[in-house]
Amino acid sequence: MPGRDQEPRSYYVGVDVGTGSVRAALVDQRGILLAFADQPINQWEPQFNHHEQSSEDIWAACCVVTKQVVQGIDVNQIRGLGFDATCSLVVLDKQFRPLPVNHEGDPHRNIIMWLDHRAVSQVHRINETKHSVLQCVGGVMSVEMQAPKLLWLKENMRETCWDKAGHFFDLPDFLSWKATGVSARSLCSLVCKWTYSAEKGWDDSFWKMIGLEDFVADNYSKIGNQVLPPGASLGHGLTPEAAKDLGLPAGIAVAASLIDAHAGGLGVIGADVRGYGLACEGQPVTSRLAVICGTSSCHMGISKDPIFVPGVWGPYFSAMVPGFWLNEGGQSVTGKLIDHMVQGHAAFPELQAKATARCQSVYAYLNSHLDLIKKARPVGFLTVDLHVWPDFHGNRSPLADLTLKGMVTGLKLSQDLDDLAILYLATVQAIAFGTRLIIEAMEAAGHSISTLFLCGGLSKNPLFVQMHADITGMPVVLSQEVESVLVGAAILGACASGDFASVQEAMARMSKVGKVVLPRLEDKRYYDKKYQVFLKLVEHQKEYAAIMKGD
Ligand SMILES: Nc1ncnc2c1ncn2[C@@H]1O[C@H](COP(=O)(O)OP(=O)(O)O)[C@@H](O)[C@H]1O
Ligand SMILES: O=C(CO)[C@H](O)[C@H](O)COP(=O)(O)O
Repeated sequence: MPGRDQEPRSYYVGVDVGTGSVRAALVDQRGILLAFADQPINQWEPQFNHHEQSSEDIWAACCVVTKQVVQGIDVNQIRGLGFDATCSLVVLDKQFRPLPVNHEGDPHRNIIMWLDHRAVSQVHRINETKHSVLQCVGGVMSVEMQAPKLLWLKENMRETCWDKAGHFFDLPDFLSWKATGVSARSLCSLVCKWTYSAEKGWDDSFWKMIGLEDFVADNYSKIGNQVLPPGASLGHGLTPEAAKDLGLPAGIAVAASLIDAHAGGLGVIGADVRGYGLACEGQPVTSRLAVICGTSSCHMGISKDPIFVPGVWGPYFSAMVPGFWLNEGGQSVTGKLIDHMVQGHAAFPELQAKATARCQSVYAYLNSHLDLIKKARPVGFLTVDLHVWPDFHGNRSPLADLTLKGMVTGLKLSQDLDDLAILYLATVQAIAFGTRLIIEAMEAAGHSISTLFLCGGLSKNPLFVQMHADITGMPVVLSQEVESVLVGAAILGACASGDFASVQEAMARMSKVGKVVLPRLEDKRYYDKKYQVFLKLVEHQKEYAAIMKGD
């Protein structure tokens, strides 16, 4: 009998649409990534807190990268296709053509991105209703969810957008519709971002109460009245038109999609950890927390029974791993914050020139620069008098306060490369302290987490990974495949093809441990003190706001 390695290869294509780029991978049935391609996508910020994209631009990028990863292989071995994407809102008219979401009327910009904060007044009013659906989003709805954005469109673009709109899609569902012509929505997007309940369906009273009774009247046809579990096979598979666009055979299985963070969760959380000496070995999968770190970071914890964590989204049933409840903590900007701090510093041009001369990324250069200046002490100790509060775009979890701002304390007159490197380090540490705060909130509510599984662009940064281990005191597992979000998307394609009986089976076969990073427990006292300062920062920020509000 041939060994596993001689098994005929089945291939799956995963497509991951992040905030900044679209990525595709060709993955085999063992979860090995055989080809990878990526392509940046356009983003518009026509005014502060308005962030828009184009669904046509994104689909075109999906086609470019997919064609690249299947070049030179026998496409008949491709068994399935899976998409994941950010939870952005796509608006189409009744003929499925893009509709502008801006007053300039630019039809290319038909997506209100997840990080768009235009609907502040709308979300405030939604939260004032105290409707029971809010219990399943941590008690407070985020401005980044779809209901406030829909209400904004109705209140601000009634004639040019709202009245003409025929279809509102979450981006992952738009992609599966483009590929198959099937407009069924994934349970993942509807439950996590649209207040749909896996058990009870839509709640008419919520939509009526917030002024969007229109959806109830037409039986939710514009936002989805056919719902499928992630990984379910859609319609008759890939349409001939989409097959031509993507360079794939018509009719291959296409899966109901996932939001990108959830695909990352599938890509990492089910790995076989035997032999690594981890606390989660032999323990239920609920002791693992997947942290997907890209433009934002998402903290995905699962449980057998629903757990209500104030300020943390969920509990959502079967929205990531079937049969499990999901809680999703998050930080709205992490990769974006690091980029912002580094690129905005006076020494950035010098950094760029030096990194280019060494053929390194600016982050690799900064990490080695920190190693040079740390002398005999651990690198993390360079920030003894520099502290950052990272909520430059509000706090998603666990404070659920979009009015919070970023803070830096300990600035000096110097603006040289040392100064930039230390500010970068303090920012990375602040993000890790934010993760610690989220974990503490989840544990206080009933989760029991022992091990972190990191993926996403920031997991390629060894300093970011080590700081997460040191500051949370937990081991961090990195996957064998760096692009684990794409493994998650391919798992969806594999499930849709019928090659695996369940998502759990596909996860166990296709996600694998690559490396374990242990916390430096000898530095714990230092980080505990910095954490105390971290908590004081937000306390003080609230005090400042109260002083300024007073007479
Ligand atoms: N090789 C790298 N080293 C360090 N940081 C990286 C690297 N690649 C990406 N990043 C960081 O990851 C972030 C983007 O992650 P990514 O997962 O690509 O984002 P998204 O899915 O939101 O498009 C960037 O903001 C950057 O800070
Ligand atoms: O809300 C989210 C997931 O529920 C994500 O933050 C959003 O989808 C953006 O992801 P990324 O930072 O990878 O671009």
